Amino acid sequence: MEVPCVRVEREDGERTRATLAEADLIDDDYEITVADGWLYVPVTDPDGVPDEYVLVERAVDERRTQTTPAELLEFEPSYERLGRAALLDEDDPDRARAIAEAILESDLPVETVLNKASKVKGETRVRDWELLAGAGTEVVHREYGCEFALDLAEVYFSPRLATERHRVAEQVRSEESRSSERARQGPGASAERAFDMFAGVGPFVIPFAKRGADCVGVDVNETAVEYLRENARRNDVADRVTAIRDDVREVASEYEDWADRLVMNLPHSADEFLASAVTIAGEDCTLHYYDIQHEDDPFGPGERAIREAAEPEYEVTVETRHTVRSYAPHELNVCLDVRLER
Ligand SMILES: C[S@@+](CC[C@H](N)C(=O)[O-])C[C@H]1O[C@@H](n2cnc3c(N)ncnc32)[C@H](O)[C@@H]1O
Repeated sequence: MEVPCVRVEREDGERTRATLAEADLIDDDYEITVADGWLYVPVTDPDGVPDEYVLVERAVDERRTQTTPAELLEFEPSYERLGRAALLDEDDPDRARAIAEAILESDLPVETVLNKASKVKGETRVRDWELLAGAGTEVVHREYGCEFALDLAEVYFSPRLATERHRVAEQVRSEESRSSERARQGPGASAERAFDMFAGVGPFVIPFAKRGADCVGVDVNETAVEYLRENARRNDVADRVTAIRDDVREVASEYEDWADRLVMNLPHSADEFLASAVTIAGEDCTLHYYDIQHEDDPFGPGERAIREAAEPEYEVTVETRHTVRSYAPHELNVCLDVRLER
C-alpha cells in the first residue's frame, strides 16, 4: 500500500528522522525503508511536513509488532536467555509449560526452553534440566564479543556472571598497553600469563586470550575441556590457550611460579585449593578469588584463608572486595582481587 513518505538522501536520514519524530510526524505503522539510494520515512500528516522536505507516495511494509511472552500470558514470566535457549526456574509444571509455550509463540529468537530440575551439584557443578521445547541442551552463547558453545546438561555455565567476567577481563593488560610498555621498557614487557584453575568452557580464559594473554585452563570435567578447546578455536585464540583435563592439584607443580593472574571460581571450596594457587603464582600475581559467605562477613573468611596459605612467602594486598550478586537469603557471592608479591 502506498503511503505519504518524506524522501531524503541516506546520509541525511538520521537528522531527518529526528526532526520528524520531534514534530510527531512519523507513522509508526509502517517501516522506514531504504531503496534506490534514498531513505523513505512514512509520515502521518503530509500537510504538517515542513516545505524543505520532498514528499512522495511510496509502497512500504507495514511494521510487525513484536509480541512478548508477557503479552501472551497474564503475568510477567521470569527466565534467562542463553543463546537461542530460554532458561526457567519453575517448580509448577503447568506454569513452566505455559511459559514455554508463550516464549515459543512470541517473537523472541528462542528455539529451546529448559527448566531447572536440580541445583548445581557434585564436583563438576552441573545441574539437571527438563527439556520443555527444542532439540537439545547445546547452545551457542555470545558475551562481550566472545562466542561460547556449551552443553548445559554436561557443563557448568551461568550467563548471570557475564558482567563480573568482563570486570575481571578488563584488568588483563591488552595488546596495545603491552606494546606501549615494550616501547618504554624494551622486550621484557611480554604477554600476561593467566591461569584459570576451574576453567569450565572458558568464559574467563577466552576473553583473557583475546586481550593477548597466554592462558592455561584446567578442569576435571572432560566435556568442559573439549568445549574450552572448541571455544578457543571459535574465537581464534587457540594458539594462546592450553586446556588441561585434570584435578588442578595434580597440575600445579608443572606450572610452579608461572602465573601473573589466577582465577579461582569454585565458590564453597576454593580455600581447599589455595596451596596449589600459591604454587602456581609468580612473583607478582593477581588472584581473583570467588567465595560465597554470610552477608555479615562476606570477605573475612576468604581473606583469612588466602593470608594463611600465602604469608609470609608473599606480601598479600586485598585490592578489591567486590560483591558479585546475592546468592541466597543472607548469603553473598563475592570476589576478592588480591595481589601476591614476593
Ligand atoms: C563454578 S564452575 C566455574 C567454571 C567457569 N570458570 C565459569 O565461570 O563458568 C567450577 C568448575 O570447576 C571444575 N572443578 C571442580 N573441581 C575441580 C578440580 N579439583 N580441578 C579442576 N577443576 C575442577 C568443575 O568441573 C567446574 O567446571
